[in-house]
Amino acid sequence: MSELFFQNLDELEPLAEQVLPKTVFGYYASGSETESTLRDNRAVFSRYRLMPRMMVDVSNVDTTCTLLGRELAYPVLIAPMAMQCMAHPDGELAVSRAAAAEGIPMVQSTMGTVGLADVRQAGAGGPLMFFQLYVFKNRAFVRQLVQHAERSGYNGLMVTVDAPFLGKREADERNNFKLPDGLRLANLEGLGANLGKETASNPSFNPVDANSVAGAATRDAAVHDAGEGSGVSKHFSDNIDASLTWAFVAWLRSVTSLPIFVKGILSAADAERGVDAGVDGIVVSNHGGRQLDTAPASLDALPAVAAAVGKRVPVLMDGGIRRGTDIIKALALGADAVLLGRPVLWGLALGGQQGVQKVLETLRKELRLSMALMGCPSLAHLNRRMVLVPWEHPSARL
Ligand SMILES: Cc1cc2nc3c(=O)[nH]c(=O)nc-3n(C[C@H](O)[C@H](O)[C@H](O)COP(=O)(O)O)c2cc1C
Ligand SMILES: CCCCCCC(=O)C(=O)O
Repeated sequence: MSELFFQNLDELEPLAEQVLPKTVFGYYASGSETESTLRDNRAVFSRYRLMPRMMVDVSNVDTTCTLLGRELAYPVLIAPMAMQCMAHPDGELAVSRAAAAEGIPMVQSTMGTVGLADVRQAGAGGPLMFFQLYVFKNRAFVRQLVQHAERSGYNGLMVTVDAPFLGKREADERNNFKLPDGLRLANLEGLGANLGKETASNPSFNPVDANSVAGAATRDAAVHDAGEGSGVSKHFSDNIDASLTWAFVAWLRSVTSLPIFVKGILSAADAERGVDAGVDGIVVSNHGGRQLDTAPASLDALPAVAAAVGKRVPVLMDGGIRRGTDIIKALALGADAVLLGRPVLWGLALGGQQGVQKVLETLRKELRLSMALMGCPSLAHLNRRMVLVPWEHPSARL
């Protein structure tokens, strides 16, 4: 790779647009409907101001934190993102290796274009890895997938709860987006298989649903051959269980011993429900502005969720993280760590594993410098008083 030059993560999107096919760039970059939540995820960070402390010894700055008992080099995880081989032939393998090299976790999407075991193996040197779970109507398949992830060495599950259907992504509709020929949703290959034998031992398993997804060939064709609108959207609604409720957590607990995080929480009420249902972690997220348009920016939703959780379980957050100061604001407002989405895909498209590493390194260096300028030699020094919220800050009234 020739040296990939950029100064900050905001510069990456236009660079990636030059190298990616229009359909792929549109799928990666876009949000739903008016994209107002997508924009607000980013804009919100300039509404919050940082208040530094002076005369603190910051000659050494420690960016480490712990999650699930493991040390992370800095409080960032790579967000689950589908279909990474569209960005680069090494896809999820390159991202997994980059995360491990940087000492941070990757969250592997159910909708990966490389099988989950290979992705776990590629990241073997890293601190830990999550498997992001989409819950299919076919519960026997879900059970098999989860147990495959557990056996493959994943350390936790992240169940996405904000996508009973995919949001209305108009770029994908315009571009007739579909999975390019030659790529596959590698984890879904048994989805159409007859796994219905589990019906008797699993009261929540619905054999009607299982039958409705029989015929993997038909379903895979749906991902590749978009008719009207987006093929992935149709594939998703054919297979994902839109009837999911909090009762699912108990069912999942019965089939795995992995910690269970839920991703896509925006309200204090849902955070309470999640903790009551026994989850091991909450991810404040609006799915990068790709699901419900006009949902609140993740950073705006974070303080109330963190207050409701009250440190009973870790709170993670994603949406619009692009700068070291963004991480500081999220942590000061109650997050234990953040997830980074699209810039990872841009780094991947521009330079494979090295490109992703450069993205992560840029963010890590910004975080370290900003911690020093904040008077915070460690993340434990960050606190709520270091962030001026909009209603305390005069410019918010402009
Ligand atoms: C191209 C793309 C694919 C995504 N795929 C998934 C997915 O498979 N599962 C999931 O839970 N979230 C998915 N997300 C949402 C991300 O995990 C994350 O919430 C979001 O991208 C964070 O916002 P950011 O991109 O502004 O950092 C996806 C996001 C993008 C951009
Ligand atoms: C049939 C593949 C659908 C992938 C959806 C992944 C996702 O969550 C996204 O936001 O896009």
